[in-house]
Amino acid sequence: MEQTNVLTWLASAGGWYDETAMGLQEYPGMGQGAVALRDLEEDTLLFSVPSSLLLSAEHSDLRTHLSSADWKDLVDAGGWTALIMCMMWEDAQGERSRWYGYMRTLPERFDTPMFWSKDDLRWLKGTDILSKVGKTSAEETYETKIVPLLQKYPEVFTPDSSATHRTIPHFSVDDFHVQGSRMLSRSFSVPKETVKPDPMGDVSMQSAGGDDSVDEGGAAIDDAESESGSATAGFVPEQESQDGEPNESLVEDGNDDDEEEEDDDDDDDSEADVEEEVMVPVADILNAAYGLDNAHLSFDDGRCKMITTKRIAKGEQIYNTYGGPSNSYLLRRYGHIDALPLPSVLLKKLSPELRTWPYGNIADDFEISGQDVLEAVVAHWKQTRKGKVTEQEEQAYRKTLLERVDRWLEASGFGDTFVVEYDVEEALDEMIPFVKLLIMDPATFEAGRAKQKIPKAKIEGDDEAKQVVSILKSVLSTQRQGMGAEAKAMLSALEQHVTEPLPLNQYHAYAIGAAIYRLLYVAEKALDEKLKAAVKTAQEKAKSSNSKKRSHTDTMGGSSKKPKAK
Ligand SMILES: C[S@@+](CC[C@H](N)C(=O)[O-])C[C@H]1O[C@@H](n2cnc3c(N)ncnc32)[C@H](O)[C@@H]1O
Repeated sequence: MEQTNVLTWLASAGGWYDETAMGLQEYPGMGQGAVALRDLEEDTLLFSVPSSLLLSAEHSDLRTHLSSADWKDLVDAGGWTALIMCMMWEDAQGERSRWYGYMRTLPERFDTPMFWSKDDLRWLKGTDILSKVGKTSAEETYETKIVPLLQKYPEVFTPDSSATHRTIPHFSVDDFHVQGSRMLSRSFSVPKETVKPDPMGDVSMQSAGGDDSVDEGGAAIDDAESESGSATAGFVPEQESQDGEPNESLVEDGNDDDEEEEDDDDDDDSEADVEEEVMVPVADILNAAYGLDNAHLSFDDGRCKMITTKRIAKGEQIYNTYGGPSNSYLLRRYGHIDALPLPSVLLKKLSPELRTWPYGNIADDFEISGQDVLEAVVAHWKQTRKGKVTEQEEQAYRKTLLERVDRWLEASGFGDTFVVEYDVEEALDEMIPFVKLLIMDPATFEAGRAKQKIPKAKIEGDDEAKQVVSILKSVLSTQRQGMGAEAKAMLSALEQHVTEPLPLNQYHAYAIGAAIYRLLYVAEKALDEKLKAAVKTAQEKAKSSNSKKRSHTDTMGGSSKKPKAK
């Protein structure tokens, strides 16, 4: 791929950058990144991108070449389909595109699982990544939304003769994946008003980079941030797979995208209504790593400004933040992971085996589906009946459970996917009441329904605690059994990775697998603690009620001895 310097392009296109402050450099394993060319104070403006250079569906001229009905269909196709289509079109415009100098610097290959071979995907067995890659649904979107437009407007979608900077054919399904991946790994979520103003408005260099605005910038930018409510300008973590759909909470089959989107549309305050996904040239050249961010993108006056948030010494890398997500999210969306030394307080909680490769990402997590919990409840129920259950009885029981899941979704304020993090309490606070609701006797369930209540997260009483903990531990154990390799194999391969590097995809998958084993361990320990505490409380309660009974009998002149049978 031909490399042009995106900074030079920015300056020539009406943006501004401080050429004394920031340069570009290759970083091993990261691609390009930004480097401080001199010691930088906090609050230094590094560059400024005018609104007109934000590449969004709103700003691209593609809309002017389609009928308004076709444009509306494209936008209504959901999420990011319109943006991806615009990116394909702008790329094919070659020199005629406003973003030519930017587009030609963007990557064509990615390390995200979307591009892994079938063999490599096997490394991810047991993680929740496989179900979220979204390749099939992206291809369906391509076939149903993109291909009809390509056929209807052949002239609009003929690449310009100057668009020779690409190896992948323009407008092909591979192009759709490439632009989708560019979007996933580099886009920003910005307040809609940022892209609404006339894109051909004031883009003069002075207005983009005037130093006057820099000194006051801090305050003005803070204001802009608090008004927008979300102008962190990080790569917004809520959005997911490449099929043009945000993947927020999981609905039963996990594929009901249309339904989810209709829900989004109905919600006036939804993020989709106030935020727009855009490409912010140059801002997307910054890498990120957990806790290392030292610069931040803000929106002020219709311009995006990258400003340092700390002092940065000459020669150091300038990092943005991607929001500090888990490795499984990073891999899915960006194709890399953070493997940093884990804090000793966490390592101490782990078994010696799980500490052998002491790296990872403290934001790591894994998901447990409500369906897995439900299956464990069914297995537990069968066990209590010693397996003597007819198919009909099982069906009837499952039906009852599904009604309870509905009740949970209505009344709990939680979803039916549970995210287990190192701070495991939050997940347990959701999973425990969920299990309690599923296993409670019908009368208690009906009474709770009448009072609009769901069970508390605390497990009380010996028997309840034992049942809940046993069910949840079996969920964890199923997760463990579903992993592609044993913890020991993963961790020793990771340990040796320094001297005998694993293939990159395997390394990424194993680091994520190791984190799942660690999270399972932490969750199991927490459940054991809860069980211990519940049993102890139950015993103490029983003791105190016995002694109350005894003292009552004593004061009534009775005896604690069993009366002799007459
Ligand atoms: C926003 S772009 C940053 C610019 C990119 N390095 C480039 O050369 O164009 C995000 C991509 O940079 C890479 N990247 C960012 N941070 C990284 C990190 N901490 N470790 C490895 N790769 C990283 C990943 O490939 C990611 O998809």
